[in-house]
Amino acid sequence: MKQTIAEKILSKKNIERKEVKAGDIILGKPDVILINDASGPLTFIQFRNIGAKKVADPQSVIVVLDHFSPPPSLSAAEAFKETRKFVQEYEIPNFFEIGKGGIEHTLLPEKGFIKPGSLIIGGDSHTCTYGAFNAFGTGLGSTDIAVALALGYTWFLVPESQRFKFEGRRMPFVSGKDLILRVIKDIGVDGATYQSMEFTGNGLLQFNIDEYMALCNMAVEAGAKTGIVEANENIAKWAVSKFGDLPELIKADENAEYINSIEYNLSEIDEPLVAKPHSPGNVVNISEVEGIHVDQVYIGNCANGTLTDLRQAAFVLKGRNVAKGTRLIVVPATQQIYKQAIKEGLIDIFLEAGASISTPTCGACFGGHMGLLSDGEVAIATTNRNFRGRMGSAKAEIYLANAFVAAASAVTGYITNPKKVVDWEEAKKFVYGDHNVN
Ligand SMILES: CC(C)[C@H](C(=O)O)[C@@H](O)C(=O)O
Ligand code: SF4
Repeated sequence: MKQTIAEKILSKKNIERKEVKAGDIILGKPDVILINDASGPLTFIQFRNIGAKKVADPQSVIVVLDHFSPPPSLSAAEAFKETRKFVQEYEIPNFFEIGKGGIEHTLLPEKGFIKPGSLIIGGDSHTCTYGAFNAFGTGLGSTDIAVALALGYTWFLVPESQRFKFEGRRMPFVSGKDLILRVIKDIGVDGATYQSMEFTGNGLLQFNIDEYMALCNMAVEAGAKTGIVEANENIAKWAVSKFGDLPELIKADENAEYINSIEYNLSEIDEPLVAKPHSPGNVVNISEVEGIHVDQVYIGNCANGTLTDLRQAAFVLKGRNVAKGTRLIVVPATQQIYKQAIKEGLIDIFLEAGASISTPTCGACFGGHMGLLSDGEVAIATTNRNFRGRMGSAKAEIYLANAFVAAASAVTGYITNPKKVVDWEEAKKFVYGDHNVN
C-alpha cells in the first residue's frame, strides 16, 4: 500500500499492527500524552468520572505547568495545585514545575521526548507542532485524553492528507512563520479540516528546525489534525545531534494518495506576511499594512519563542530603542532558551532596548496574563492566533508576524518591513550562523 506520512506513523502505532489508510478508525498507542494546567484539571475530572484507578503508562505522560505560569489568580493557583496532586497520586515522573520547563511544545522536543515517527497526543490544540520533528502530534479534548491515560491507547480516524511542496530560493526576512501564513492564506482557516498537512521540498532545507516548529504549529489554524515535515537532512542532523544515532525517518511513498498538492516557489514569497485582525487566515503582504501604529509588540509563544526568534529580534533591536508610545514584551519559550539567550547577550540587547522580559509562560498569548491589551489597542505578535479578544479586550486588534517584523515594528512604533531597519546579509549571519539559508 502506498502511504502518506500520517498513514505510515499511524500504521506503526496501531495496536493491531496492521497497515492503515485514510478513513480507517484505529486504536493507537501514543508515545507521549501531554497535559497542561489549562485543560489538565478537566482531564482529571473526566479520568475520575470514568472510574479509572490508574494511569496505564505513567512514563508516557508529560505534565507541564505553562499556561497560567506563574499563577496570576487564585483559580489558576488552584488548578496548579490540582495538577500537582494528580502528578503525585499517579506517580507521573515527567513533570515540569514553574521555573523548570517552559511552554510545552517548545519544551518537549528540547527535553528529548519527541522523535521522528513518534505519536503524541495532548490536551492542547498546538500539539501538532511536533511535526517539525517528523512526528505525528495532535490535540484532543480532555475526555479523550482521560481515556488515553486510563487505557494507554485511544481511537484515531486516519486523516486524509494534503501536500505542500517548497522549492526555490528563500527570500530576505521570510521565515517559517511566513510559509504557514501563506498556506493558510491560500487554503483558508478550514482548508485542511481533520487532515494531515505534509510539508516537503528542497526549499525547506534553507529553514531551520525552529522554523519548522512555526510551520507545523499553525497547521491547526487551517483546521488540520496534524502538520508534518517530511524527513530531510535537517531533521536527520537534528536527530543525530539530539539522540546520538539516526532513528527511522518517515517519508511518504511515491504515489501516496494526497487529496490536494500545492507547490510553492519560494522566490515568489518575496516579503514577510502579516495576518490582520481577527483571523490567522486574513493574510496580506507586509507592504499592505506598513505604517499601522502598534501599542504593544509581543515576541514569544509556542510557534515563535525559540532561540531563532530571539536572535531575529535581537539582531533588529541591537543598539536601537523601542519607540516611544510602544512597549515590547519578550517571552523566551523555555528556561533553557532563556539561559542561552543570556549567554549570547540577547537578553542584554532586549533590556538595553527597553523591553520587558518575562519568565517562560504562555502568558498573554491566550489572554492569560503578562501583557493583556485594553480597548482599542493594537498589537503585533509572533503568536499564532489573533481571534477577537484573544489577548484581552475584544476591542483590541492583533496582527501576527515573524520575529524580524515584530522587532522592526517595536523600533519604529508601527508595522515595519525589517529590510528598512537592518541588512539581510548581516542578519543571516547573526541568526543562522553556518546554516545555508539561501
Ligand atoms: C488553553 C489551551 C487548552 C488552548 C489550546 O488548546 O490550544 C491554548 O493553548 C490555546 O492556544 O488556545
Ligand atoms: S503559547 Fe499560546 S498557543 Fe501555544 S500553547 Fe500556550 S496558549 Fe496555546
